[in-house]
Amino acid sequence: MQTEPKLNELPPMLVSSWKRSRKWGVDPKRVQDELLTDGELEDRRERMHDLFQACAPVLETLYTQVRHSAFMVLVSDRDGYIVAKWGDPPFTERASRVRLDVGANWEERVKGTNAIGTALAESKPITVWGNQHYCEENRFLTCYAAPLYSPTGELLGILDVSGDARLHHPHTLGMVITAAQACQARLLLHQARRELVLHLREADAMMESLSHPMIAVDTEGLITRVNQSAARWLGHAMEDCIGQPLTRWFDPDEVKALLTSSVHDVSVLKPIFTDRDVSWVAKPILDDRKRTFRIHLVGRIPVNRPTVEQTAVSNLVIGCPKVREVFELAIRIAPSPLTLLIRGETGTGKDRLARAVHEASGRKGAFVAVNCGAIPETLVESELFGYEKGAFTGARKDGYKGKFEAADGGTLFLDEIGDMPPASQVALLRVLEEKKVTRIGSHRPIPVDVRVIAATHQNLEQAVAEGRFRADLFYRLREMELVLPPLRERTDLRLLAEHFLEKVEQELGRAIGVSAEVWSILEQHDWPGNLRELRQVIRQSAYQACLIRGVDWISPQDLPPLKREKPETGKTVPFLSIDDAEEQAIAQAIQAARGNLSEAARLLGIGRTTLYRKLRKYPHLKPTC
Ligand SMILES: Nc1ncnc2c1ncn2[C@@H]1O[C@H](COP(=O)(O)OP(=O)(O)OP(=O)(O)O)[C@@H](O)[C@H]1O
Repeated sequence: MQTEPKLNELPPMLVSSWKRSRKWGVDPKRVQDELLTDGELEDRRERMHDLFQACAPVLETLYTQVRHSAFMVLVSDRDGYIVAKWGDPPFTERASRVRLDVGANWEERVKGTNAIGTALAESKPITVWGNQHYCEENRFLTCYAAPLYSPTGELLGILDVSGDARLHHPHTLGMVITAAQACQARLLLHQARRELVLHLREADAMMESLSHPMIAVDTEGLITRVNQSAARWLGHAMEDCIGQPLTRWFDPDEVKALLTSSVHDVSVLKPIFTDRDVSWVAKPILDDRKRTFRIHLVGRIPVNRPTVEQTAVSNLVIGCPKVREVFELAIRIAPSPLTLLIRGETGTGKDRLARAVHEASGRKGAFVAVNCGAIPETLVESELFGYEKGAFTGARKDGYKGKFEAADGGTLFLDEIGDMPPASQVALLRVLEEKKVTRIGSHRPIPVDVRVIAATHQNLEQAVAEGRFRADLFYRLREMELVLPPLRERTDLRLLAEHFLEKVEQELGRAIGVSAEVWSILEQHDWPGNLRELRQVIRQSAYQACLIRGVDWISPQDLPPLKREKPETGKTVPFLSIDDAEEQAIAQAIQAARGNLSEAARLLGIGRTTLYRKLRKYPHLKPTC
């Protein structure tokens, strides 16, 4: 045991400390230790979690320098409680006997002069060696301590190296001070990183709160971030958009010019297809050396934007790879003069695809759509080719310019081509071959430059085999064939449903949620009416939830009865032929709509013309008026 030093032999900082220890009434011969319970220790450690996380490498390095020696590394909190230690027996065992261990308090008021307590009291680095310790039992120690500060200068605790007094070396304090400074630097880095993450989260939240679509790209033109609205516009899930080249959606020449430009100004980018109505404004984001490091694109939706139905290809959801392939092919061949045949079940988007092709074709003339199934057989030719005045009884006085002439320089979309009467098929083939129309009642052929796109949901090969459709016309129309998959085969049902929901939200002026149960019901349904049926179901449910139940959340009870569920496997379902089921559904809809066929078609989720066509199969269902 070392003898007590005379006060005038101590360094001045320790003189003050000894005086304070006396004032505290610390008994140098019998220490009254203050120990934490396990729970309290855990709480105090938790409060210093950031420090341990950020400074672990520094503390480990410090420990490797004293490993297997009669020294140990300790960290106390700012109240003097030791919360962590790194050391090896037998020295740690000896240290434990004087409570130089986790959970013990080493403030001066408990332990008298000691490195941890005095460094805390003075807020300065300090060495306390041998008999400089106030309490006798601690005089076998030599301790070097330095305060640990946060990046903003707040005292967090003490870093201490303690060892056997016989191995004292004055340079050890320098090592501890350096380690404490390294800890502060690492804390600064840690905090900056965390702030960056929070900043990014905040930026994400801000991007999300924008109703405008927003895309960020790097200097290679690859997408780095999108918000939900942009993901919908791009037709992919958000995570699938990341890393995609911008040139998939925007004019490659314009994108290249944007990326290579040294003028850091805003510019406007043109999308290749989809929503031409949204103008995309690109703004470079510069780094501290004024070089472009990101480009932000914001889609501006005009205030007086026409509705979805009015614009040609606005707001298409193309999140399914199969559908995207079809659209990509369609856009590639759009400028060619090839005649297209679009096939797909009713409501799969054939009309929308035809309009997209027209938009991308660069043809200056109009897009004219004709539903061949909706025109009475006797009027098909006059509708398509026009007639001269007085050509037949009931004809208009001034004659009539047919759809071919109306589409001159543009595109003629012949929907439901399978319903075209055989006589008209011959006339159509002639016009396609000769590129001239002759109005009924005239002998003067008029040259027309029309791109024809035909569409059908029918099996035309079978119609050809049965003699209902001319083989030569079939092949003439099918110079290029595009097949749209039915909704049940699409992988973007959810995106489509959200898209339709957004439209209803705009109508109702409120945000509407959808329960997980509803999503699973929608995903299970077979969707015979395809996109049109899905849109109808979403609309009806949203109105039911908001206006009838007064809630902003669609639950299963808001769903209208769905027409045909996928049968559960293993269960027997009562057998009903498809025709019987169709007939039954039409009869029910007409009854529910009290004979109003437009309303009945709406209930069925099919177009009015599709209903008229189906009624030809079931003439007894036609309402009499
Ligand atoms: N990709 C899409 N994204 C969003 N809505 C779509 C998409 N494709 C189609 N729709 C919508 O689905 C509905 C049906 O589409 P469309 O009329 O083009 O189908 P169709 O196959 O031509 O139908 P029909 O066979 O009855 O003539 C329309 O309301 C259309 O706006």
